[in-house]
Amino acid sequence: MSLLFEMHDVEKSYAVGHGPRTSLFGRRAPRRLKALDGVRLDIAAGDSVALVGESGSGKSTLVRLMLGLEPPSDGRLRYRQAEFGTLDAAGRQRFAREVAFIYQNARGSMNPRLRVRDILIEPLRLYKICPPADEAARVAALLQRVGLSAALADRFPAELSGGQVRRVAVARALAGEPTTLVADESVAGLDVSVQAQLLNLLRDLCRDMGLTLVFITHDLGVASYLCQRVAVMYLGRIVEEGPTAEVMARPLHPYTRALMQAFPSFERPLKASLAGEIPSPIDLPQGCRFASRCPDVRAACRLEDPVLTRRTDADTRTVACLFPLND
Ligand SMILES: Nc1ncnc2c1ncn2[C@@H]1O[C@H](COP(=O)(O)OP(=O)(O)OP(=O)(O)O)[C@@H](O)[C@H]1O
Repeated sequence: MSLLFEMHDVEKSYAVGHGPRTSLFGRRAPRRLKALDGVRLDIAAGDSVALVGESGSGKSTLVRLMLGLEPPSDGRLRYRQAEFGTLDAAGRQRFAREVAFIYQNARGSMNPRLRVRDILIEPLRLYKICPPADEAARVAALLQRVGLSAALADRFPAELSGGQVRRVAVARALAGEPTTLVADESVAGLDVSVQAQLLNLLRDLCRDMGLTLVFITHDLGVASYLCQRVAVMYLGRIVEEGPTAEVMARPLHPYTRALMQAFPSFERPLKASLAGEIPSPIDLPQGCRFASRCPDVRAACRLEDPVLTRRTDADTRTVACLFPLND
């Protein structure tokens, strides 16, 4: 099994102003927000992994780090066994070609003055995919690949429906012949039947082309439809990770169970079902960060910070809980 991404104890913190003065002339200590704190995740070629968690849990930050858009503050983040920081210009270009990102706001990510043809030709030229004489045929093939007619090549983004513009975004991502797609809820905000068609498309593409997929979602239904594995995030950390079907059938972490109870989409129901405050990422508590909301909390949970571990070597799942469920 060849590992594409290896993340070990990855941290990302941001400076967010200063704390109070400790004395009349004392300096105010800088305050830092921990967006990611000890993230561990390996992604192998051909994996499909859903990142799920409430708003603010760190999903987008993790993806920005995985795409090399920001460096981690600490920890190890490798792509094909190389640290990002050590990639030379050629290595970075190879990475940018191999790992394609599909923006959540597909329309906003396109130059409104370019026709679809030119939007697709850009990556073909950037990555020298084909000679200029073959570009028109490539554009037609890409449009066909995502279920659009070649005639759409003449249109501007504003002349496309929401579903069509998402398909063009997928075609643009495929133009550089990537091995990995990273997508941020690329179906949110569409009507249900268009959503279903786009999910089918992504699933078929990944299966037929052997692509690796990393998909951010708030919707466990989408996660289970699209991804074989799921990583559940809470306050900057992965608290449970494993095969989606197993995690959903038998959650080990009380937070995953709460997500399951709020199934399929948990953002609002979760706030109602989990009592207790979410700690501030600027001032994380001692012990387990879920303790303040956990229905099964015990005294030890407020003292010891559980790390993400595999309970036996044969286990397909990891969990960060001192007292996992179903044990
Ligand atoms: N540039 C930044 N400066 C300061 N804080 C940041 C920055 N980027 C993210 N954060 C903070 O980091 C935490 C994680 O944010 P992130 O956007 O990664 O969460 P998310 O799970 O993707 O949320 P959503 O589902 O709403 O997109 C949040 O508390 C957020 O406010």
